[in-house]
Amino acid sequence: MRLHRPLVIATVKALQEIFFVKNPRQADKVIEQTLKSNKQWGSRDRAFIAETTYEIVRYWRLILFSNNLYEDKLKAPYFWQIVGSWLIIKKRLYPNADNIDLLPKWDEFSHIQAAKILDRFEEGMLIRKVRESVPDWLDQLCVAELGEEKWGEEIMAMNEQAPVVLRANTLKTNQDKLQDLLDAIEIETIVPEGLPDALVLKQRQSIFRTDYFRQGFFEVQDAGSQLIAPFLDVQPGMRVIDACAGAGGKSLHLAALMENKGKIVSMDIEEYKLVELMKRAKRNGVDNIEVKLIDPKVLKKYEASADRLLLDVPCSGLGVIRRNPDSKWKLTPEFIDNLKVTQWNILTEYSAMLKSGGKMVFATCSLLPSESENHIKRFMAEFGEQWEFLGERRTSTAKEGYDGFYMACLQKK
Ligand SMILES: C[S@@+](CC[C@H](N)C(=O)[O-])C[C@H]1O[C@@H](n2cnc3c(N)ncnc32)[C@H](O)[C@@H]1O
Repeated sequence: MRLHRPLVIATVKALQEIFFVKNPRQADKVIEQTLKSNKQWGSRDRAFIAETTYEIVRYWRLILFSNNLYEDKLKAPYFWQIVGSWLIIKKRLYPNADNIDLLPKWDEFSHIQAAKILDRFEEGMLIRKVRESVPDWLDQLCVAELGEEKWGEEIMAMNEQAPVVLRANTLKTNQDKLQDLLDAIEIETIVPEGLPDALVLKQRQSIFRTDYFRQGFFEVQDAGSQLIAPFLDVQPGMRVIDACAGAGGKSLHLAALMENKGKIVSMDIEEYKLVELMKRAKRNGVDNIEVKLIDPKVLKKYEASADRLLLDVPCSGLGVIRRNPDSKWKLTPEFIDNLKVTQWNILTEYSAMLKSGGKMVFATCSLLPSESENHIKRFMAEFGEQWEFLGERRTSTAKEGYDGFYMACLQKK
């Protein structure tokens, strides 16, 4: 593969916006904006920029270590060295990838000494937190909660690129039919085991521009995430509350499982997410969703009203760092501690919206028991007289290839 200068310039700029500017931005937002403002690039060029930027975010610590660079001493021109050295390291780390043949002799790459970088890289590969590129505090926290072995396996798996998984919208099509429709437009997919609506893309490609996406035949949703709505055991005609609905990934799945019958009240504290949810509902042909911005009055109004309640609570996202690798660098221990308080408050306060006999699912996309299992154990210890614990499930990136989700189902007596 040959390296094209405009693509490296765009990658350097994107990385500076993620790591270097005064108000750094999220990697996915930066990449989206970079690609949007350069519509002339073809699909290979776009893939190069997106993949290279994500890879560097993913292996940030390993790359800095290999270059003897320190985050607090970075200067803007070093980002060229970072990109160039990554392309050298990548050849060692992923020899079968479509790698560059040789770094071009550009001035900006003139400080790069490949042999030195690779020696230091080999040293870094012996230290987990450098090899897997995680900050010290996060490595310590995850070892303390999961143990060395489990954490080592999960973080290694989460440094691989995530597959693109679709969920067939059963209000408009099904897994088999969608596979045939996509096949006919040269989008090849695989049917994963045990997921009745999921299809996995064989090759990464843009699917948002297809007519099938525009017509709501599918949504993009990780396989682990597709297990959560069925865990709530909904039936057509029920009254369901999705209390942390966001832009509605799980509300839409619930609506499909309920065959568009009954009522789903999708709540959140962020109005713009609910606006996006309604747009997606329209595309999906869903008309049993109503959105509600949360305030104390809403909680009172819906007290003891729901047959089913989904609490897909805000969390660290440590189970989905494969998709959002920059959260490794943006999360802080204080932020996670605050989230745990919010999660506990949501669990204890919002559960009042469930009817007696109703079922509730508490879900996170975190690997940490302190954001997941421990809340449920504490909840059952404090309120167990009014609740029955029906079961829980955890998905593993290392073992199943799914994102790391946790879900527990409880029934109100
Ligand atoms: C994990 S995300 C939800 C993802 C969504 N269910 C989906 O499937 O696309 C958690 C959501 O909780 C919302 N949130 C944060 N604090 C909240 C609170 N106190 N009450 C309700 N929702 C809250 C966030 O705005 C965010 O949209």
